[in-house]
Amino acid sequence: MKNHVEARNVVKRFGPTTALNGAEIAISEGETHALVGRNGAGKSTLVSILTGLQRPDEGEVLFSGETAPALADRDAWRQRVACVYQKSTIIPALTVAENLFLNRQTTGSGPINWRALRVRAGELLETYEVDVDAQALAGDLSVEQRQLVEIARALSFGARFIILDEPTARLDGPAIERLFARMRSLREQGVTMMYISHHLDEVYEICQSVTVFRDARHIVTKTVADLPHDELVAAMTGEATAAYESRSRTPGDQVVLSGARLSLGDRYADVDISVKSGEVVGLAGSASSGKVSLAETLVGLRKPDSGTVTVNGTRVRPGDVPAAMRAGLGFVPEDRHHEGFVPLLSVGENATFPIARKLGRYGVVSPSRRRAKAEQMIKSLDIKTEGPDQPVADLSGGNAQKVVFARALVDDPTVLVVINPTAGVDVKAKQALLGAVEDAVERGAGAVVVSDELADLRICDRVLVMFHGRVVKDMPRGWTDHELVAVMEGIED
Ligand SMILES: Nc1ncnc2c1ncn2[C@@H]1O[C@H](COP(=O)(O)OP(=O)(O)OP(=O)(O)O)[C@@H](O)[C@H]1O
Repeated sequence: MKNHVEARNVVKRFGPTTALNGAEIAISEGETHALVGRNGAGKSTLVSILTGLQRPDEGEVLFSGETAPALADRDAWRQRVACVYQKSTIIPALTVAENLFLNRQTTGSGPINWRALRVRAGELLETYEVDVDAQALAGDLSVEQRQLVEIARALSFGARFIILDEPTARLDGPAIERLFARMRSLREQGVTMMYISHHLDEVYEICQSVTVFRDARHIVTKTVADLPHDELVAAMTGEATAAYESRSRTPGDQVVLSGARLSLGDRYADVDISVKSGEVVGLAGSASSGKVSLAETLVGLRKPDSGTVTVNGTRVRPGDVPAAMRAGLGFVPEDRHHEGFVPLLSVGENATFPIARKLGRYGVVSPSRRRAKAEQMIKSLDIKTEGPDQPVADLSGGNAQKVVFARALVDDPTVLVVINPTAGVDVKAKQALLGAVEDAVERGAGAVVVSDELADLRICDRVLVMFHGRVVKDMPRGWTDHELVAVMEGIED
């Protein structure tokens, strides 16, 4: 079969880091091709080169055997390739129609005809079977709807090659199934796709071939049928990796976190939750279950309409994150780009932020002590960085997530609340992060793990399942995937 897309011998350096070192990929026409690798392996860098956002230092990119357009010729690139990123490129303050026709509102010169634009947008959404109102504000769309708008926009430029960069990271189970159905139908229409994911089961479900990158290099390309799971993981990590075994423990008696009669709008109602020292409590449920809003209330990111939150014996003012942190809370938010880190600050500054108060006298942090603590976190969480002084903005997605994790753990919290803690994190790093939660709990902390990943919930002593804003079941260890999913989807109570 003909190659639709090819990258040959690509080298890309960022200062002292070589992100791609003679890397290559060849994607056949009409296939869905997975690109996998550990955090920092060079996947996103390849995406930026395949979409014409960055120029390789060496090597070349070909589309259907022809040399890629000049970097400045954006239209030519848009006709060849589009990428649906984890982080949206849609502008929230504009309508869907405006987003679809951004920079191409009119065919000639002259004023924009808004009515015509709406009609064209409506037609385009209909053509690609996207059930979204063209006049809706893009900021009001769900992650799923936003991705569909981005795919429709890409196809409307004539692109027959779409890159999906961790598209399922913020979708729940049913939304993932709908995305896969859409991908299958695109494939039937001859669209070629490159699929990046840390969920290896998805690779087997939706892709025909897979390429593995490790340490900036191409390691192997095979059909998925010829590369069993163990061998795939070994190609990614360079070694055989055993599955994570969660540890057993006996929780203490002391309650370290409690929420009583919490209610918030239409998100959740009348929820009680209590976590003991030495205990991990899971929160599971679909996207509309209210689990994330509840966790955000526990850490102070949201203010409930009623109810109380107590952290480590202190009743915390609702909606006050610093107060919760002072009481002994560490947390990993859902959206690391908004609440997780300050991109322009260094790895060290971000990771040690909660202890700024403790490290130095009179509020002044001694740089050497901060550095030592940061280096310790970099080592224990295996963060791939040049060092504590590198800005977090330069890190790969998964490594930035580890910095957020470091911040949550650095002050030995009594209570740890983590929301989708392993999002975007590679198969081996996931184990390190789950291990870090279990370590903290063994030191006496209590933890809440909110996750769409059943593997994350396996470390929990019990899982509270939420459905439409209420806790419907408290499941002790020992559940099967099938049992948990049935309760999450409201099929069984
Ligand atoms: N703008 C930049 N400045 C400095 N270093 C960078 C920059 N962009 C990427 N890097 C470095 O290049 C390497 C490859 O990063 P890349 O984002 O391509 O990894 P990835 O495979 O996409 O990882 P992840 O799975 O975590 O998303 C990393 O070490 C990263 O820190």
